[in-house]
Amino acid sequence: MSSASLLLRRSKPATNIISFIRIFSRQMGGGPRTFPGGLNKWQWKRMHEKKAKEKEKRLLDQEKQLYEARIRSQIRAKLYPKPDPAPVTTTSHHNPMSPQEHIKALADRFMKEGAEDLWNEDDGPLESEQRPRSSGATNERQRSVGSPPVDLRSLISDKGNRGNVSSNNVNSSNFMKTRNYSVHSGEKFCRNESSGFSRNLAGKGVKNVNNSRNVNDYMNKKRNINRNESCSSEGAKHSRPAAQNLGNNGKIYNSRNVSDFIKNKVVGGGRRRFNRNESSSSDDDDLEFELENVGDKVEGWTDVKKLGSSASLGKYDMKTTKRVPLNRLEEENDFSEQVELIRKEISRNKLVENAGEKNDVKESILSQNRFDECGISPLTIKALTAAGYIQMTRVQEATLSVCLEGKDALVKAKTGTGKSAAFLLPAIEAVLKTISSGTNQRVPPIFVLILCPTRELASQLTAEAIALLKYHDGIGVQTLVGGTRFKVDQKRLESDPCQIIIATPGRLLDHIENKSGLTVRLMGLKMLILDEADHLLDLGFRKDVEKIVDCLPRQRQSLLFSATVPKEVRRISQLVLKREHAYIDTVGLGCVETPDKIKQSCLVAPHEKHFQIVHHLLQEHISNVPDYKVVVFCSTGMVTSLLYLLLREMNMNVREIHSRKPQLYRTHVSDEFRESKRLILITSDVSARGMNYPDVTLVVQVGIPFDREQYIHRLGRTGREGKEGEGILLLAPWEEYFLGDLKDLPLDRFPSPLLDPNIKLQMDDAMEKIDGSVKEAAYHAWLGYYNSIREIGRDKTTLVELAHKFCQSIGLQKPPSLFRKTALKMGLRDIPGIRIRK
Ligand SMILES: Nc1ncnc2c1ncn2[C@@H]1O[C@H](COP(=O)(O)OP(=O)(O)OP(=O)(O)O)[C@@H](O)[C@H]1O
Repeated sequence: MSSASLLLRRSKPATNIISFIRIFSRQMGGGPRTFPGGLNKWQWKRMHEKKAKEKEKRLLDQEKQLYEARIRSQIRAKLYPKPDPAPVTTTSHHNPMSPQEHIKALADRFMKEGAEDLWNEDDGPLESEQRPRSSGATNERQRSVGSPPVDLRSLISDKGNRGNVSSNNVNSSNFMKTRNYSVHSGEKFCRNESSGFSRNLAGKGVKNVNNSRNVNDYMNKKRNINRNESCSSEGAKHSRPAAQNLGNNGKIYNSRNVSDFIKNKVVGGGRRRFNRNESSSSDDDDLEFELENVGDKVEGWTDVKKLGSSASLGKYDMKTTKRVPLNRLEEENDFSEQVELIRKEISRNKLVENAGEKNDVKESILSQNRFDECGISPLTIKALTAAGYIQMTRVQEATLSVCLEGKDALVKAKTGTGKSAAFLLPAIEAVLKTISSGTNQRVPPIFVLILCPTRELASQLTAEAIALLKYHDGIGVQTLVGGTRFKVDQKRLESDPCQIIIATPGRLLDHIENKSGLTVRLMGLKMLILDEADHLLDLGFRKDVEKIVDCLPRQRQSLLFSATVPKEVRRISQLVLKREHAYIDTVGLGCVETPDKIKQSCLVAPHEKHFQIVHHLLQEHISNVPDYKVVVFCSTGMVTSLLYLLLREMNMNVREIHSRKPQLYRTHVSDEFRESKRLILITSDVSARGMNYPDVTLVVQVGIPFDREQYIHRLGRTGREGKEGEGILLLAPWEEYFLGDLKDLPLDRFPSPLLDPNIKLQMDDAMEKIDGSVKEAAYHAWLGYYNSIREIGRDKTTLVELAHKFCQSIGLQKPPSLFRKTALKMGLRDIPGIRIRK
């Protein structure tokens, strides 16, 4: 039976006749025989097919242009990486499509079945391996829009301002860090094979990413591979060399992966917007135009389903989004001009930005959110308002909701950004919540325990907690720190019950081990907080902290805060945190860990000159900054004492804090320094972490800090709350290696200043007046400190030689002797120059 009669039977009677006529006439080659222009049906059809192909080719060209424009914006981003406004790892970002993604998406489109026909001379021939090209053809191709063979990296690094770009590592890490999602999805997408590709792109930096020729080559080769794969074993033979060729760009990935990737990006990931601010120029119209277009394109481009290769589907008219031809780009062969423009634009933007920053010093640490919007007790808000806290800082904004939910968290935020309030507020809420749940116990439990490394910090936190509890009657906070009488602590705990304890680990452990009743009270604990968590989990404190944690209930919330969280600390933090804790990093992976507005520099000079250089730097600073307030860090308590006495002899307005001083004295000096201006604090590392002395104008670090983290915390005593500050690191020549640990920080290096010989004489005189015992103690401390630093401690002979020079510079005729036991412990007993006490 014919199809026509079959249809007639199945169709409803009303439409039968019309359908029959249509089908019949089609089967008989019916329909109009002539078309406009006198074309017959087949000519008409061919003409439309040709038009479709041309249209498709135009689309492909535009894709390539887009790709190049995308690269330009990437260069711009690399030259001038835009700081993430709130790079909190727990939140998702809407970033522009990364070059890797774009390349993959392009490759996918180009590789779709049926797209072969779209390839032409400009794109690279299908048989490029077999057919040698004339140089003319090559030149022509180079001139073509799609593949300018320009290595942009070399262009950029050829000229000045190479900072960010020339350093591949920095670039790639910046690149990856600002686009976390791309690494993430890259993993999903690439599985085993193409992860190499994405890693390669990231790792090799600009070169691979920038050269669009690579993409063409890559796609050509990939196309060959796909073809070969779909063929027989012969195809398999061909695919191997092609795969090897691909080695430059990484490994091969197949189209299924590409589709997975697109699914991830389009269906799962949603639309990604191109952030115009990231790379746009405010006053360069041409560039702005380009990038605006790119922005639109990239945004449209994410909608791959709509704009997907119509050639492959034969549905070119399905496309709904219009593309604006990028004519201007077609005329561009040379990227160098653009790179130059971008550079100019960046310096202009920097100037504008700096001017803006100067106008509003606090802007950078504060967020848009207010405390009264975050669901904390109205009485606390009242206290916050009284203290002048209206808006949250970024770290408070990022952590408060997580902490209030009761989750464990490890939080990293720069120094002076308000971490204390970020954990004190949830602490107060935890107490309020527990009190309101009405557990009436005979012994009032401690609900919140805050541990911190130093006594001064504990007092400071207590003061801040008291301020926040101003309107909460019946909630008490107490401090347990060393240097006070144990019995006094006990009496205070009994007479003045509290729900919050702020303690240093040593003293708290004393209480726990003495079974002072505190252990029982701690059984009701709801929240444990470790301020300066990395330090508390460091070797010096870890054992004590472990013992304390063992005495606490397991059912509790734990919060760990610090400005530095080294990798090993993240691992160790599991000692305290639940497995499923939140890690909130408001600094951002790979971002500069020090506050932006601190001017950091380094001076290198022999140890013997350090004291005179410190004096010189202080004099200079005092004469430049009328309201100066300086902190000078020394490596040990006894060296601190020596420098303090020396500068006091030189009539400078100095104070000292270190562990050798009685606690009362320390507290007094700390309070005085907090309130004062025009004062210099000479201190050991007891003041390095957490201390909030407002408006410190300069921090000087004399000698190598114990580690990178200590450098960051010491430096962080200035430039707090987003204000400006200055930090100078003074190193001896052999200590220079330490700068390697700080290479990602913006440190300028300056030559040692010219020193006044008259001042040298004055300082020698002053040094003579200082008691010999102080100098001897300083020598011992100096030796002990540097012996503990791995890099010099291993080379005992050199260490002793250096110590000898230090000894002479502080006016000691010969090095003081060591106890045999001490010398043995330090591994110095048989080292020439070491004198053993009889
Ligand atoms: N929301 C806020 N609004 C205004 N100022 C604030 C706010 N939160 C904190 N501050 C102020 O910011 C300063 C620094 O706060 P804090 O001492 O808590 O910093 P930190 O991040 O703990 O620093 P460090 O890493 O050195 O311990 C303090 O003077 C504090 O009063």
